[in-house]
Amino acid sequence: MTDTIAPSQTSKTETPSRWLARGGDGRLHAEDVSLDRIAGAVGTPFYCYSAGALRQNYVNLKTAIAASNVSICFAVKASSNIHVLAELARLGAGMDIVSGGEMARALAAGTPPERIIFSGVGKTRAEICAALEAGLHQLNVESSAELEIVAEVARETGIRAPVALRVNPDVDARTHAKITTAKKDSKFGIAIGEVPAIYAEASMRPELNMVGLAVHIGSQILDLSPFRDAWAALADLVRQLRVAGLAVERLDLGGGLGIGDDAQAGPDLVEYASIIAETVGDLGCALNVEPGRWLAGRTGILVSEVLYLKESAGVPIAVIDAAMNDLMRPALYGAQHPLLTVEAPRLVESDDVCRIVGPICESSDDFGRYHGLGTIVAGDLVVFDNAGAYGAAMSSTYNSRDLVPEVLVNGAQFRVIRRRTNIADALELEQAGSWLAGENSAG
Ligand SMILES: Cc1ncc(COP(=O)(O)O)c(C=O)c1O
Ligand SMILES: N[C@@H](CCCC[NH3+])C(=O)O
Repeated sequence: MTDTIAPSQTSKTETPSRWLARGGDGRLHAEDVSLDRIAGAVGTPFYCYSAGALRQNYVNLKTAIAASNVSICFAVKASSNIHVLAELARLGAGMDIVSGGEMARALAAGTPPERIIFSGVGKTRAEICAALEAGLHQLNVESSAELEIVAEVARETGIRAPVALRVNPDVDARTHAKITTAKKDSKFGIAIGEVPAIYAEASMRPELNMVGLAVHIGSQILDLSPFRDAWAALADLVRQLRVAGLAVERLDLGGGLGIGDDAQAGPDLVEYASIIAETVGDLGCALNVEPGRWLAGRTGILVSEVLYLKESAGVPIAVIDAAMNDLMRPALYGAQHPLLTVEAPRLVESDDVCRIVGPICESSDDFGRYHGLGTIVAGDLVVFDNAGAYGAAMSSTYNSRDLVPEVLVNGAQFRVIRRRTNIADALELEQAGSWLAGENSAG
């Protein structure tokens, strides 16, 4: 069963409705819950997500691409909490997974296996076996070597494997180099010129059910023209395979749709939908996309408390209690997330600037320089916006720090969907092993 929500009347340059707003007291609220209330309940730092905004995004995207009958598989890597996944699964979303762990999460969230696609360049034999036994919709295979293992596992288990080949179309997604995935030298996919021979050979094998092709060119894509290039190349490939008498029933168009913020417009969903229709809409294939960031990014924030104020080379610095282990994107990609104060900004000066840094012993534990924050004092709460994708999902316990709580807000209620870990949990895990002999010298 799926829930029903009407698409929102937002502009065609789509961004989620702002669920983060100031209440009558001037302080920030998430939907109808004050962030002070959540901070009081779970402590800082914490991630906070809006269930309403997530659901609305799903419906808006689904509606925008309805004409080409495109199904949506959420990229679990972007935000893998099972309660977040369950919100989407209830609306009818499928899931795009890249590990056995993500498969467990998608299934635990109630996603039917026939709506789950297994992507990823390095699936293990055990993961392939588990995917076939669970009856997943499709495995996106990225090399001839992987195809051999899929065929072997399919023979061993007696389960015919539904396979799409991930194509590398040699298209520059014009995004950050570290999240570009379809240039010629990328580790992902099979070079487009090699696909026809591999697809033809695989189609002869009874243990493989060759269902189609997949492509994913990168992430945080705002200029949509690389999608057109990649999908047009995919469409040419479909026609070529069909001329050779091969069946191509499904096309997985990948994720990658970027998000804007107040400073930068988000992508135009109408244009996105029309590129799909123009490039692959008339092939008669079942189509799906795999968005992660677009669905979840603007539906989450990271809230942190200012611990100390100091100064370095004349620039004020606020040391906060969140760090690069909680939100890796600034350290990893130089990303800067918009920052808000929970308190309405006090005494904003035209030249005010403040560096925001975390407590970790790395110079890269630095969230960047911010202007216009106004006077900040120790004890203030600050909010990193657009942290709903690749935030908590990429966090670690570096410096033996806790994994921070995740909280889901729904209207006037909130729910803790992951508790804070603590050092006792970590110590328990580390005490599990005993010494084993290093040689096979038993007897
Ligand atoms: C195969 C695949 N699909 C989907 C995604 C989701 O990407 P995004 O969050 O940019 O939509 C990724 C990550 O880039 C991916 O590797
Ligand atoms: N982790 C990246 C996106 C990579 C997407 C995974 N293929 C980010 O935070 O922007």
